[in-house]
Amino acid sequence: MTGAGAAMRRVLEARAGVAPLGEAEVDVLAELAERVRELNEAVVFTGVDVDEIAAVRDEVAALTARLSVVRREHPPLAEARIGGMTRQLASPVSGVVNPIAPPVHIQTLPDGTARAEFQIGPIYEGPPSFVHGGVSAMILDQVLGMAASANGTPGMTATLELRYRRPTPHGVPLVAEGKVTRSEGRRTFADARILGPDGQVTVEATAMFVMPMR
Ligand SMILES: CCCCCCCCCCCCCC(=O)SCCNC(=O)CCNC(=O)[C@H](O)C(C)(C)COP(=O)(O)OP(=O)(O)OC[C@H]1O[C@@H](n2cnc3c(N)ncnc32)[C@H](O)[C@@H]1OP(=O)(O)O
Repeated sequence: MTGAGAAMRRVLEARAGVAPLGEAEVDVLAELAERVRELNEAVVFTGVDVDEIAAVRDEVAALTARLSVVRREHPPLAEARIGGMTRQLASPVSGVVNPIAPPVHIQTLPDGTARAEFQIGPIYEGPPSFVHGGVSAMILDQVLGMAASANGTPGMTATLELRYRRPTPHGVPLVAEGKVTRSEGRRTFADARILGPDGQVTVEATAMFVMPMR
């Protein structure tokens, strides 16, 4: 089987000739994604009657058909911002044009820390009133991966270890932050955590990233 490195290189080559989205297109797609996030929550929480649900179902199907008239082969890319890392528009964690992303806006600070201030909606609930543990893991993986990239040593997540110290509440301001601790050859190690509104750590994570060769 071909390794991850070769597979990613093939996709990157195929995308090389594709023009990145302009700012106006990114902005309008991001607004559409935000409306769809609101729709997602409305679907989960709606209390309207069955006939109204069926009518909305048909309208949504018609809107999906309109968007699908022209379909890109790969998720869109944005023009790189000056001084910033390439934005992952379609990331399921931080992608502004991806409606399944919360989204978590992750910034990289001059000292190499990847940091996000964010809020998670109730549709990401696991235990009643708390964030699903897999969602916390997803956010921490992304923060750790961004820290590895900011360090100049990006890679694939090879290991991800989590400690759930206390439940993470949803619907309140949270912080996620991570930083590289060391790098050896193709391997990069990083630590991250999620902090609740009281500043207490709710989840801790340690990861190893490997830059694939094959
Ligand atoms: C890459 C670019 C990414 C850009 C990111 C933008 C930011 C976005 C952030 C996104 C964040 C989300 C990111 C995601 O979602 S990444 C998606 C989730 N992760 C994966 O799918 C990874 C799947 N695994 C692989 O592709 C390969 O196994 C990798 C690439 C990991 C290594 O396969 P490769 O054939 O290339 O390497 P190697 O086998 O020669 O090993 C090399 C060295 O590493 C050591 N080793 C390997 N694995 C393990 C392990 N599990 N525990 C301990 N050690 C391990 C190994 O002993 C050796 O060490 P040494 O003997 O040399 O001392």
